[in-house]
Amino acid sequence: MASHTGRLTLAPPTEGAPLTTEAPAVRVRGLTRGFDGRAVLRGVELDIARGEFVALLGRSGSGKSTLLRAVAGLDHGVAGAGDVDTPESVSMVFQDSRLLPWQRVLANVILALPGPGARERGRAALAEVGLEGRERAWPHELSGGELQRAALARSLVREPRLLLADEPFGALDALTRTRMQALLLRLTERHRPAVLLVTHSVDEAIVLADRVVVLSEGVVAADLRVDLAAPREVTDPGFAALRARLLSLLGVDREERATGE
Ligand SMILES: Nc1ncnc2c1ncn2[C@@H]1O[C@H](COP(=O)(O)OP(=O)(O)OP(=O)(O)O)[C@@H](O)[C@H]1O
Repeated sequence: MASHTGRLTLAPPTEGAPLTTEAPAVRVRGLTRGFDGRAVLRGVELDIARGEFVALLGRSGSGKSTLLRAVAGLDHGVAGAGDVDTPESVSMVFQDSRLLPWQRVLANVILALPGPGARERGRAALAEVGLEGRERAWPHELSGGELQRAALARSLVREPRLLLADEPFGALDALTRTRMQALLLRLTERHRPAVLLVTHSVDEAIVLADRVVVLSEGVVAADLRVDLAAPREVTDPGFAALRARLLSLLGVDREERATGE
């Protein structure tokens, strides 16, 4: 495990913690972060088991990206304390693909994959995300959905133990987003990384995650296991009940729901 701020002793399981005695892939303890003297995270506690998919919800500005960056170890210089343990191999995907515009798609996918066999693995990863035949395309020749497919291929080609995703489908149209969710589900079921996905969409969280964590007032305010059979349908009464509970935890009232906020 990589430890950003020191080793930890095993703590007793917290509510909603993974149902396993195996050491978790991610362990966050007492995490605080703040900007300009204002606390954003005030003692976040979070475990993610190996291969577990956790979605992170919270109102805008609640600190979801701040938490994700802290888990990624990408927040040097930000004031705070606490302990974060993660696996050594971590990949991250963002709302934009972050492909290098001057490299072809295949070269982008294998950028962080040195050694013999990289091109073959890159080709296989592109085929897995449905981009067979687009290896020599330039990023500007791909659609928004295709760019995110390439970003997923690039993040999974290294077989990371942890995938961090910050609103990866936030800029896509509804139909493309639904298809990308199905793709992400297939990919994570096959490769089994632990996943921490930041999303604004309650439905996306319920469709994809094993657990949904709600961040509020700088702490984990709720940690709910999603016990719904696959494929998860929005028409399922269990789905609707969980959605209502999460919306209420997020403080979204009936009027806002009616207007689609
Ligand atoms: N680099 C920074 N400098 C100053 N303030 C910051 C910085 N990064 C984040 N913040 C502040 O910290 C708070 C949490 O931001 P963060 O981006 O983590 O929230 P979020 O839950 O991801 O929001 P959103 O859902 O709108 O993306 C916000 O008030 C934001 O303005």
